[in-house]
Amino acid sequence: MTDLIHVYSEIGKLKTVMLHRPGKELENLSPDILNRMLIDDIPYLKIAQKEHDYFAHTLEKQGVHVVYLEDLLAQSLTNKDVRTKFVDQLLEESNIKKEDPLHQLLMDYLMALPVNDMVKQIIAGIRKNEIQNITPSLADLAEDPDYPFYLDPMPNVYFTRDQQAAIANGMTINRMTFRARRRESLFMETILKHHPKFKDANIPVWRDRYTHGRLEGGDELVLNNHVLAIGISQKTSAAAITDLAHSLFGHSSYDIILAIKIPHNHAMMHLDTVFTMINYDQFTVHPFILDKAGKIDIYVLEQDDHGEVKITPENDLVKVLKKYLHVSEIDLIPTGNGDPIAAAREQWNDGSNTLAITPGEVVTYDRNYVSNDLLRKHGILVHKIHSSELSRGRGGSRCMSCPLVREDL
Ligand SMILES: NC(=O)NCCC[C@H](N)C(=O)O
Repeated sequence: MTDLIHVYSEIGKLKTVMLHRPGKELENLSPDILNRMLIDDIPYLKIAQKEHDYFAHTLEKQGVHVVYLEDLLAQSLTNKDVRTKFVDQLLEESNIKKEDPLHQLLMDYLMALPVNDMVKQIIAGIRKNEIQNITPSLADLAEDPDYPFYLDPMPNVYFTRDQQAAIANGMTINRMTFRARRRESLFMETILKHHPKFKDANIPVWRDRYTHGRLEGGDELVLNNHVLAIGISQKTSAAAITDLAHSLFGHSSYDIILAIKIPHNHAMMHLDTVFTMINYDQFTVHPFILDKAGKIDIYVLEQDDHGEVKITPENDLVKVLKKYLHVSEIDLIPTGNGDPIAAAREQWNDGSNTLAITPGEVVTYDRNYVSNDLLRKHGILVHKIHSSELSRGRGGSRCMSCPLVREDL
């Protein structure tokens, strides 16, 4: 049987990818909650869906099999007991505890829906006015009665790169940094446990969503079949990287992690917002992450002879990449062609965030035309996708896609 999860590079021909088509969760955004929801503006749903369909279609035209997180989840929840446990956990994680009468009310409401609709509703959130609460509790009446939701929306689910990520034949099911995204990784955990195709496939979970430390897929770059690059970032902690090293080294083909420290801010929240691999020896890079001498803090984690993790500090990105990828040259292609304004503008709209679908062939946002022109000058084949609305969530083509299977190089 071919692996259901098989990702040994960033650039091997993409065979299967998991997306989420944005839904009503985007219409449950309002200015009051934007900041907490980690979204910078309210995308217009109709156009966001159109843009997302175009993205999916662009991938399909290149022979990629597109699957949807929401469909896989619904297929995992056909059994009523499994569904009950899932909803129960989801409500608990939404801070609606069993002792609260609301728990049963929402449970009844969700369980009465056809499973596909239930999944969509959970992602969209539940507004108070959608449910008849005939015996409101004191908390319902007195505590924040103007707050519109019983269940908060999950507007970031369309960034399927982050809640989980494939490495080799396994996955990390991620413990997300901010509360707004914590619940999202319950979906993939449920798929691996209960989906008819995945449940008996013995897919290794390199790190689960309950383990100490924070890890997000936007920081996980699979450089080749034994080297990873992982961002030490706003969203991924050094503790989680250390833990992942212990889990992978000796238990997989992976024996080297390049931990790259990037600025901790919203614009550059993950490593893939400032650095992505697009060919054997070519990378996009946001010039602002390098100092004047072109240096950046890198910690090389390797297994020593006693099975311990050895850490070597480095700071020369090109030198480190050459050494660990065994290539003689590295072509770092600067976002916005290095122009201070174009670089900042295009990086903000994910001009560094490229999805490679085969070596030297990428999918990018059309709005980042300076970066796209430069990619072409460097010999890269660029498939542009529309980006007026999708980009408002602060993620690009790599963030919006979770590769499940890539061909080996
Ligand atoms: N890998 C990525 O950079 N993903 C983009 C995530 C954007 C989302 N609004 C977030 O803040 O988590």
